[in-house]
Amino acid sequence: MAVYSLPVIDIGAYLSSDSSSEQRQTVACAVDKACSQYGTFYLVNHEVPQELCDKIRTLGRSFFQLSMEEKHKHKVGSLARGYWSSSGVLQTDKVQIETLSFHPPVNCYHNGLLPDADPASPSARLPTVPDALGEQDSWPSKEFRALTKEYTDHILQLNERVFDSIADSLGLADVSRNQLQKAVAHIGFNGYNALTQAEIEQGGINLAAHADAGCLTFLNQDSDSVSLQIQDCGGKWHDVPPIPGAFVVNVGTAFNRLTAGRYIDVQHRVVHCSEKPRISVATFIAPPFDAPLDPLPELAAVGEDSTKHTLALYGDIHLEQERAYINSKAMVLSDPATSHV
Ligand SMILES: O=C(O)CCC(=O)C(=O)O
Ligand SMILES: [Fe+2]
Repeated sequence: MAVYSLPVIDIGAYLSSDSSSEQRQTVACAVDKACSQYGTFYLVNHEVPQELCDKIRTLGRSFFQLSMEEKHKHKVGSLARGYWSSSGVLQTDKVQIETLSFHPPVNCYHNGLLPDADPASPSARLPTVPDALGEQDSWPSKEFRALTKEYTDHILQLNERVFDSIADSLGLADVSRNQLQKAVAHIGFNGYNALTQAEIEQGGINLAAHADAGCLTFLNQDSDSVSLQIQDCGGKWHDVPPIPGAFVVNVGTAFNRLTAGRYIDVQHRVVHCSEKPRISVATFIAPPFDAPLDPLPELAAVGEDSTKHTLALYGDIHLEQERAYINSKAMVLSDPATSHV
């Protein structure tokens, strides 16, 4: 079977002020090619301190090691933030995935609610801080919050440069560049308990197949198990083995729409079969909730027909994907993890 090797992009030359324009252009082309051919790539030499990347996973690990009672104190009514856990399709209480998510104060729709939504429905709540129904991020401690902010600030800075490189390679005008750079970050800590082979054969999966909603996701994963999988254009699943120190960067649906289909919003999932639990920290870079997702004018003429999409604003897509994620049992059954190559 052919080895599926994802691009490994060294962004060092793009970040350094000593590089020539040819060196920067080489990086920019590599990013554009990876987003349009795979929808995912490894990013190395990114200048986010390794110690911080390790510490943020340790922080997540220590939270998930708390008692259920303690963790449940951070449950929030909103779909999009707080603590959440799922035992999927298995007929046991074993938690397959648990997440703790935080959102920035994004000014989104008027009064923080989806237009025309029933305000009593949790899915109507958008992650403003606090939103119209008074939901706030629930931080485990001041230290947790401070470290998360330090880490997210680094990722935002790095993302700005990745977006610059994409704008260079796509030849974007200033208006489009500025539109892209208005993106905001939210962060999710994921904890995975290992599944047995028998559980996987029964349809068990830690995180069901999905595409992320935003533009780019920077994924910082434990390096001692091979658990993340991505789907290629032919529908086959492939392992994404961790490269120590590298981020896995995934393209999300907002980028697919903004580039008129040029960038692939990659389907991915997690099947964790190992000795010990796994932690990943995903930083999602996405447009503000009320941003329209019409293709950037530079790509509209050459890309797919955007009128086929019914959801127009980023917030609509975000909430739709959150709902699918929460209801992922159905997706698991229709897409067994045992089919991967
Ligand atoms: O844990 C991983 O490797 C993937 C996490 C993920 O896909 C997500 O949080 O959206
Ligand atoms: Fe994801």
